[in-house]
Amino acid sequence: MTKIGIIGGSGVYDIDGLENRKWVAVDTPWGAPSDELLTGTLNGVDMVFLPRHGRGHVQTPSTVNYRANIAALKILGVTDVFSVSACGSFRENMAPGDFVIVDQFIDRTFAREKSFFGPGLVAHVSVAHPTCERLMDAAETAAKATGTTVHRGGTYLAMEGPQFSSMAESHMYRAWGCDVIGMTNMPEAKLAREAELCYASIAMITDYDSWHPDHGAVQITDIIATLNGNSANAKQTVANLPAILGTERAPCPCGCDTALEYAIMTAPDKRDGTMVEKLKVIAGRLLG
Ligand SMILES: CSC[C@H]1O[C@H](OP(=O)(O)O)[C@H](O)[C@@H]1O
Ligand SMILES: Nc1ncnc2[nH]cnc12
Repeated sequence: MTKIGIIGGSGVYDIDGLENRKWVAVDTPWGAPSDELLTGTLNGVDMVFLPRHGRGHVQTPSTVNYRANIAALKILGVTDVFSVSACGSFRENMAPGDFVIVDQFIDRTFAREKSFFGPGLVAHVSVAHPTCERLMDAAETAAKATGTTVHRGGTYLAMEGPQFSSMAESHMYRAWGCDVIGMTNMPEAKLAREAELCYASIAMITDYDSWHPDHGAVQITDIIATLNGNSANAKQTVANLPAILGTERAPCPCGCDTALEYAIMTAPDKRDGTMVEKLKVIAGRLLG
């Protein structure tokens, strides 16, 4: 059965239309997630919403407990995760107000825990294709139905922040072929893959970062103004997802939900018992 998880980014701290709404606290072996999680149903499909920065925007991009957030979604039985994020644009034709269905990432973050695995239980999953085609299809359809301009595919540069890029960095990321920039989708997407959760990212463009000769350097006031103007489209996009995905769920065609099948390297007799117990939360399918 489908259970949709929504990770709401800057400006998205709640979702509309849920029936049987209930905020629930979830503890994980990696600590507390950013906030309680909002559970309910929409169009008969179970949904779970988590505000990435917490209600009231308390967590910075570096202090978000990404492992706890993904583990909490897994614990609640989520199958498919959509991130909704604010981002800057490196492309003239990707304008503020547009949505980008991200399909690739360059991870320049450096102060975050990036894996559930570690000494005593080592695993290597592929993130060559870090986002799920089925969820990208759904996100594209859901976003287009709001009338927003939607770009299918784009490379997201994940920076550490919290400061925005210098102009030199902005030009460098453009030269690297990046399309958008944000501070949060990594390691979130990597961890979703380790947890065998399908993941897609709906990036709402709020600014041209700091490269554009006709636009001043990105300012938080401009971002907030654009976010406020687009939060209705973001919420409507989310509300469109359940009807598109439906309640019945076939195995992921691209294999996100079997990502760990051959990924665990540590020999069974060399595994650390404490690690194995912790990892059962996300890899119980393989660890028993
Ligand atoms: C509010 S501007 C910078 C902030 O917004 C984005 O957050 P999120 O991805 O959670 O929407 C960006 O990554 C920064 O964290
Ligand atoms: N220009 C930008 N850089 C990093 N994160 C952002 N979030 C929104 N706009 C951004």
